[in-house]
Amino acid sequence: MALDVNDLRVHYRTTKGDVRALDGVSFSIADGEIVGLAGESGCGKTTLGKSLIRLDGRMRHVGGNVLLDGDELPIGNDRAMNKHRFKDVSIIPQYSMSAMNPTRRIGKMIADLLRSRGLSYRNLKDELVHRLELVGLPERVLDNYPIELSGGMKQRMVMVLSTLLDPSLLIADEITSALDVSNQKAVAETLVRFRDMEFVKSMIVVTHDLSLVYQIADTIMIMYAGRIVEKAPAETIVKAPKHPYTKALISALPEVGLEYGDKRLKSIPGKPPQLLNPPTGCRFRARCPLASDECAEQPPMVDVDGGHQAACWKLED
Ligand SMILES: Nc1ncnc2c1ncn2[C@@H]1O[C@H](COP(=O)(O)OP(=O)(O)OP(=O)(O)O)[C@@H](O)[C@H]1O
Repeated sequence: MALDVNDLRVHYRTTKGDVRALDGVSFSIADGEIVGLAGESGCGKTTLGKSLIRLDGRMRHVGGNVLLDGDELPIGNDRAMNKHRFKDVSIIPQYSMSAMNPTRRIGKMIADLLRSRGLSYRNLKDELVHRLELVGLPERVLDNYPIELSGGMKQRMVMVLSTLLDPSLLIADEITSALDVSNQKAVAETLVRFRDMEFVKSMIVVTHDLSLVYQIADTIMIMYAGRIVEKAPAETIVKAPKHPYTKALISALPEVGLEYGDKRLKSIPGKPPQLLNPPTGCRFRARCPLASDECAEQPPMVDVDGGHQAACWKLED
């Protein structure tokens, strides 16, 4: 198993108290598996991605653990995580394309980055050029400034860079949302190719775009209010979802290519609970058409079928 996350709890410290952004998250990812992570805004997707590589200043690891290839990642210890970042676990963060330094040539920027990690640009350059060419970027882009590249080219550049050391796990956070449809497709296909070529062993693809991730992910996980509520093969999530929340999410997709984004889900009223003081029991129950008294207790994640799990008391309804 490439990744094993057990009862992970990560909170944000605020003046009003702890925001329980990850409140008991458990899942595994197999070698070679691409997992799509979806759910409404604020459910904890970005927090989960960041927790596996770098907690920001306000994030606190309050419980649970993460095993990568059988070894525990010291996620709560920023310094100890340093040796794993980029090498074992890498991330393409949200908005990474626009985070490139506009005044530095791309090759120089990459050399700086590698140096800051104790790596030699000279030693890695041949492999870098080879991989750039694989994604349709000629060597001369290293002499360009970021502004001279299109959005799609920049995104492919960031993808090559973040996987250059063949990390075991890659987290891709909303990497297609700023691109037009043809570039989205190219970026999604590149992710699959990188997995197939074993540049990266397994992947978590955080997205608002279920229809896109459906095309590339082996498995889709659905989050709601700081917890995973359903996990299944991509086809099963889209065609035969079990959890009432997943059903609502899928039915809110009017046609392929449209994102559910921040739009209120049409088929269910209300909005997700605050994570400062989340309700007890099933977090979806205030919006759930099937809710009853038993939902006051938190439903466990149970096996529905091979590779299909869901956390709901009403799976038979
Ligand atoms: N710095 C912060 N301080 C306090 N709370 C935060 C902070 N960052 C995120 N949160 C809260 O943590 C929860 C999870 O946020 P997160 O950004 O992980 O969700 P998300 O599913 O990635 O959302 P989106 O799809 O909009 O990116 C939300 O309730 C959010 O308000």
